[in-house]
Amino acid sequence: MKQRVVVYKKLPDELMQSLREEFEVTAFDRIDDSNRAAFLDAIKSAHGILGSTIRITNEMLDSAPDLKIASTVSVGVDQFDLDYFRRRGLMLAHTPGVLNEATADTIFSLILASARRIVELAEYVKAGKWTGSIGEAQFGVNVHGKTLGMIGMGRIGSAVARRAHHGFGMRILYNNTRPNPGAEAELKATFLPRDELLAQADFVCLMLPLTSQTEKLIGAREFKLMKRSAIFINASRGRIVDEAALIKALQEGEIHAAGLDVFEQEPLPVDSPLLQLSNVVALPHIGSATHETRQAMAELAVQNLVAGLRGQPVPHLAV
Ligand SMILES: NC(=O)C1=CN([C@@H]2O[C@H](COP(=O)(O)OP(=O)(O)OC[C@H]3O[C@@H](n4cnc5c(N)ncnc54)[C@H](O)[C@@H]3O)[C@@H](O)[C@H]2O)C=CC1
Ligand SMILES: O=C(O)C(=O)CO
Repeated sequence: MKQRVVVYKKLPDELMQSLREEFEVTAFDRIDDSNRAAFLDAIKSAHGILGSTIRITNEMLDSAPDLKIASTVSVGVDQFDLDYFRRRGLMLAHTPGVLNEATADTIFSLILASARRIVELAEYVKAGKWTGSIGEAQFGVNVHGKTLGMIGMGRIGSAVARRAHHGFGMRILYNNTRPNPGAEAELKATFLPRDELLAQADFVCLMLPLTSQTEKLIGAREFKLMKRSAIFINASRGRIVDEAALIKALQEGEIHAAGLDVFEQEPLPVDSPLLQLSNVVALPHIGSATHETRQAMAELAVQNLVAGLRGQPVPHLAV
């Protein structure tokens, strides 16, 4: 009898086809109110599940006695309770590495867009307000030669710092769970305690996972430590930041601007004060969202799932 798989994200046709050849597949392009009950029902008999975005609760997993592996189409695994997986001996696979460069490109777009006010000034042109040569009121600030403070110097943080060092002649400061000798050698990056990094950086950029230790790591106290000219960039997870404190820091001029790809609540509510601030660039969680990278992530997630269900070594296990 074929093992049963539940896919809860739209996958490229050829990957769905290959899964259907080997497994009995129940597929949902996305989960919403119209199909949530059917999804919860399908999970109950699944041996493997594959998807992204939605939170997979322990209650859902409890209902699936045959489950062996969950394969997420993301590098982040904060939508799962990792301790539950360990306790139950379940495998949790993810997609590190293949999205480093696309995500670092997004982060650099946020750095440039925030510093040079790209979104605000593009809207100014479209609104027909460009009626004479621009003046100081529209000037931005330099990126090249400035100091980048990376909090989280792992796979993606290093890819961001490489762009900053080699492409923009930036000085790199970083804080990480442990020193990163590769970044120190290649990028002349300097490890600093978090508070010192916050005080010295022109651009403070978060690139670390959301865990119980990193939730609300950056709040009112940390924004006060930053320079008033600092630009804050977050494309890791919204809940690493106290969003109310970020809004206050921006409104009160404690920091200069922010570039954000992630938010406490996603999609960002339309009445969020962040959307009223001209010094905020807000993106809809597009870090890895290129055709090539999403294809590579989907392929890796399928490889992980198939290996797990065949009893072979899984290329990328988070647990
Ligand atoms: N916006 C988006 O679309 C994307 C967001 N992400 C997010 O980025 C995160 C990082 O991804 P990778 O670079 O692949 O992970 P990684 O594991 O290679 O790097 C994370 C780094 O954060 C450091 N870290 C952990 N806790 C820390 C703390 N309290 N203080 C300082 N450093 C700490 C670790 O030492 C590690 O070097 C993911 O977990 C995910 O949440 C990843 C891809 C795309
Ligand atoms: O991979 C992740 O963790 C994302 O946030 C989206 O690519």
